[in-house]
Amino acid sequence: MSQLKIAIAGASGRMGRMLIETVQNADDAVLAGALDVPGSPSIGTDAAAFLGKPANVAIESELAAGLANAEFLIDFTRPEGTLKHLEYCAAHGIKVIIGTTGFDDAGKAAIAAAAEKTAIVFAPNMSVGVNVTMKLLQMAAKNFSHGYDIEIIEAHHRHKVDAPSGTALKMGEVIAESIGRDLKDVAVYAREGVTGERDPSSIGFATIRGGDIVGDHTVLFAGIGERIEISHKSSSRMSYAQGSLRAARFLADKKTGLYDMQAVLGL
Ligand SMILES: NC(=O)C1=CN([C@@H]2O[C@H](COP(=O)(O)OP(=O)(O)OC[C@H]3O[C@@H](n4cnc5c(N)ncnc54)[C@H](OP(=O)(O)O)[C@@H]3O)[C@@H](O)[C@H]2O)C=CC1
Ligand SMILES: O=C(O)C1=N[C@H](C(=O)O)C[C@H](O)C1
Repeated sequence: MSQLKIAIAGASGRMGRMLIETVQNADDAVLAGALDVPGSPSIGTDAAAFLGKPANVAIESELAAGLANAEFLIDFTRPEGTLKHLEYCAAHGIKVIIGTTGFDDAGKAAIAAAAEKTAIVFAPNMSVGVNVTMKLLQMAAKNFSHGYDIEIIEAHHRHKVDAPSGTALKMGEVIAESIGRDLKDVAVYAREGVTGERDPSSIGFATIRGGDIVGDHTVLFAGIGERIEISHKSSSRMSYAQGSLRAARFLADKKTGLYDMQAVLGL
């Protein structure tokens, strides 16, 4: 069996380390490279040193060195980093799994353009649970489109830099699309002071940041006399890493194209 040669960007980050551990434990994958930002104290150290079992792969800051042996790059970094990595990967036929969140419209357009040159999975949440929850939300939203106020509440650890989470935004898009609204027109991201009554067509977002919360998402459909909540709670980053590995397996026979986790999971 040939092994998937996978490089990891953001190798010393929370997700980077979880991904390295997951690749190291997989029978069908091998760690083929590791990247981090120039100046990071991790540069030059073994990518799996934190596991107590070296991988004989040094963390590099130069893309040519970090990606020399890779067929796939799994990237959970920051939008500016991902876009730089993606340009290199598209030029060198390296397939990319993008978990980074917080892209603006121009960033998303750059990802779509790169998918004409290489194969990409791009999803704000790689877990099976969240992606199945998206399906539940589609069904619920169709039935609660009138008479129920829709609010999305998310909670994450104190280090998260973007808000609302990519997953919350995706949930908003999925819900809006399934009831014929455009999230850009109906999203309410903050409320303060005298806001007036709630617009019934709006989709509200609330963000909580604190401690070590891995990632919680709840969609509330609030009606008169009843309310329905659909929640997903992550207690470990393992599910994101396992999903990313499934995404790499899915891309193995693809040359180009932009895919999401619904496609990977066949949902
Ligand atoms: N799709 C999904 O399933 C999930 C997505 N995420 C997303 O993944 C991203 C990373 O999350 P997390 O691991 O918690 O974050 P961390 O901050 O722990 O890790 C980010 C890593 O990327 C590096 N980095 C920062 N800026 C750049 C850059 N410009 N170029 C290259 N590398 C850079 C950091 O280096 P340094 O520390 O030296 O700055 C660090 O190694 C976030 O966008 C998050 O929302 C997270 C979990 C699941
Ligand atoms: O930053 C995180 O931690 C997470 N980010 C993703 C997001 O923004 O949706 C996915 C998950 O919720 C964890």
